[in-house]
Amino acid sequence: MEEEEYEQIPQENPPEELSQDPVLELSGGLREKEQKTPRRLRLILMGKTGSGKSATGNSILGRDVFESKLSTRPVTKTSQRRSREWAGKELEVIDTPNILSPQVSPEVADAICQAIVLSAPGPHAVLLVTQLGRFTDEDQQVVRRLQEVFGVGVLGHTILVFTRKEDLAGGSLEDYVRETNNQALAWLDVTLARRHCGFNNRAQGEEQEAQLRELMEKVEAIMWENEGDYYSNKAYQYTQQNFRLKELQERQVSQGQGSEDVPGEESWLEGLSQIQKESEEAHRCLLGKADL
Ligand SMILES: Nc1nc2c(ncn2[C@@H]2O[C@H](COP(=O)(O)OP(=O)(O)OP(=O)(O)O)[C@@H](O)[C@H]2O)c(=O)[nH]1
Repeated sequence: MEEEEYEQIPQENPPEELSQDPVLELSGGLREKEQKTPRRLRLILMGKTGSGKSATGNSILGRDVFESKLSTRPVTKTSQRRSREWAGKELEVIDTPNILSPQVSPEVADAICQAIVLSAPGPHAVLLVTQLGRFTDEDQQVVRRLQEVFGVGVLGHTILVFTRKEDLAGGSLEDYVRETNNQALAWLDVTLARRHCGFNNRAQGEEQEAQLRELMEKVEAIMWENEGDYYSNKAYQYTQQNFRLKELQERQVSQGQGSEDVPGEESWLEGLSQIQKESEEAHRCLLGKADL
C-alpha cells in the first residue's frame, strides 16, 4: 500500500492492556502504528437516490458545495470530491450518484470507475447514507451491491449514517436502532459493529459540529481497527498501477527514452499490457461478473 502522511494522536488514556501485553511490548512497531491515524482521510458517501448523501457531504464540509434538493429524479449525476481542514486533518469527501443500483449498465460501471478513481488509493471510511425510518428493500439491495462491487471486506470500513435525525425529536438514536423491528437494519447494525451516527442536515453551528465530531469518532474507531489503513481492493490497486504507469510515461517523455531512472520501453509496454488484461478483469468485477 502507498505510504501516507501520518500524525501522532496523543492518547489521553492509553489502554492498560497494551502496556501489559508482552507481544505488543516487544513489537514496538505495531504499538506505534496503533497510535497513528492518517492526516488525510477519504470519506466516500454511498446510498440510494434521495437518501441525503449530498446534504450529508455539505454538513461534513460545513458549506453547501454538493447540489442537494428534493427531486423525483437523481440529482447527483457524477461523483465529486471536495475537502476541508478539520482538527488538523484534511477530510476529503467524495459524493456519488447511486452507483450501487441493481440496474447494471455500462453507464453505472463507468460511474463506479469514476468513484473509484476519485477515492483512490482507497477510502478510509464508506458512509452508507439512509433516511431515518426508511430503511427499505432498496437500501438492502444497496448493501448487497456494496459488497459485490467493493468486496465483503468493505463493511469493515463502513459507517451507517442516518439523515433527518431531527425526526427523533430529541429521542435517542441508540434506542431507535436497538429497538427497531426492521430485521435487515438490525442485522446491518450488528454487522457494522454498531458504527452508526445521525445527521440533521438542516443543523448549523455547534449542532452541525457535534454531529461531525460523532462521525469522526466512528472513523477513528475504524482506523484503530485497521491500524490506520484505508480500504483497498483489486479495482483500487489497478487504478493505482495505472496512475503510476501514467506518471512513468510522463517522466519517460520528459526525460527521453532509455533514462536510467525509469524502466526501459520493453518492460513498460509489458507492464501496460498486463494492466490492460487486469483492467478487463476489474471491469468484469465491477459489472458483478467476477469476485474482487
Ligand atoms: N429535513 C431534512 N432534510 C434532509 C436531510 N438530509 C437530506 N435532506 C433533504 O432530502 C432531499 C434529498 O437530499 P440529497 O442530499 O439531494 O440526497 P442525495 O442522496 O444526494 O440524492 P441524489 O443526488 O439524487 O442521489 C433534499 O431535499 C435534502 O434537503 C436532513 O437531515 N433533514
